Amino acid sequence: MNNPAVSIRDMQVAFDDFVALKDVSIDVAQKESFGIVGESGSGKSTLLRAIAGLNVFEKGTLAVNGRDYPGRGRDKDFYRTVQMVFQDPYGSLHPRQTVDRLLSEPLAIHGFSDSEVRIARALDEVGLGSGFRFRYSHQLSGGQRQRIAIARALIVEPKILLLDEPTSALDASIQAEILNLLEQARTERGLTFIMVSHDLGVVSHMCDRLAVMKNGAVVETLLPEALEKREFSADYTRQLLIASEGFGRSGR
Ligand SMILES: Nc1ncnc2c1ncn2[C@@H]1O[C@H](COP(=O)(O)OP(=O)(O)OP(=O)(O)O)[C@@H](O)[C@H]1O
Repeated sequence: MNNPAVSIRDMQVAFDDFVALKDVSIDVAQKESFGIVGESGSGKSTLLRAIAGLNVFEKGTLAVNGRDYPGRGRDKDFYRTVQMVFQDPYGSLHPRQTVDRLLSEPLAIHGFSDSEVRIARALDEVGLGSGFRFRYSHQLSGGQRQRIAIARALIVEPKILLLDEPTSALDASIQAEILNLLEQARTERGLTFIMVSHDLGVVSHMCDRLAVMKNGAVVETLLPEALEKREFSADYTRQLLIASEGFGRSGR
C-alpha cells in the first residue's frame, strides 16, 4: 500500500507474562474506514490503545503518515494527527467540567488562538449548538456526552480517529445518530477511521475493510461484501457472524 495512514508491523503487547497482542500487522489507507472485530478479549482495544500510546508495545513498529513512533510515549504532534474516542463517555469526560472547559483544553494544548469560533463551530458540527457550552458534562445524556467527546476529538482537526466501541454504551436509538455523525465528519473532513466494535453489523456498515481478531492475532482481513456473501476463510469469522446474528437465525 502506498503512503498508508497507519502502518503496523509485528506489533506485540504483553501484560506481565500474558501476550495480549501477537505480531499484528495491518496497513490502513488514507481516508479509509478500517474496522476491527473479534470476540471479547481478542485484543481489539489493546491494539487501538497501543496505537494511541496508552499501551506499550515492546516489539514491532508503528508508522503514522510515514513517521515512526516508539513503543512508549507520544508527542503533541501525534495527538494533533490522531485522536481517540472511547466507548464510555461517562469515563472519558470529567463530570465536573463544563463543555466549554472540555473543548478549550485541547485547543490550548495545541496552541489554537481562535477558541471562541472553534468551540461554536464544534458544537454546531456535533448537532448540539452553543446552548450547551456552559453545561456540565454530568448534566448531559449519554448521547450528548458522546457528541461532546467527538467534538473534543475533532476540534484539533486530526486526520485519524481511533474509535473504541463508540456507540456500544448507548441506547440503540442513539447509536445510529452517533454513527451518522461520525460518518458525516469523516466524509466532510476526509478522515481515516480505525474502529473497534464487537458488532459486525456496525462495522460492515461503517467500514471499507475489516480485520478479524482472535486471541491477540489478526486471523483475516475482509471487505464487508465478503462478509455479506459469507466469503471468508476462517471458521472463527463464521462463528462470530452467527453469534452476532443471534441464536435461531444461524441455520442459513
Ligand atoms: N491493562 C491490562 N492488564 C492486564 N491484562 C489486560 C490489560 N488490558 C487488557 N488485558 C487483557 O488482554 C486481553 C485483550 O483485551 P482487550 O481489551 O484488548 O480485548 P477486546 O477484544 O477489546 O475485548 P472487549 O470486546 O471485551 O473489550 C484480555 O485477556 C484482557 O484481559
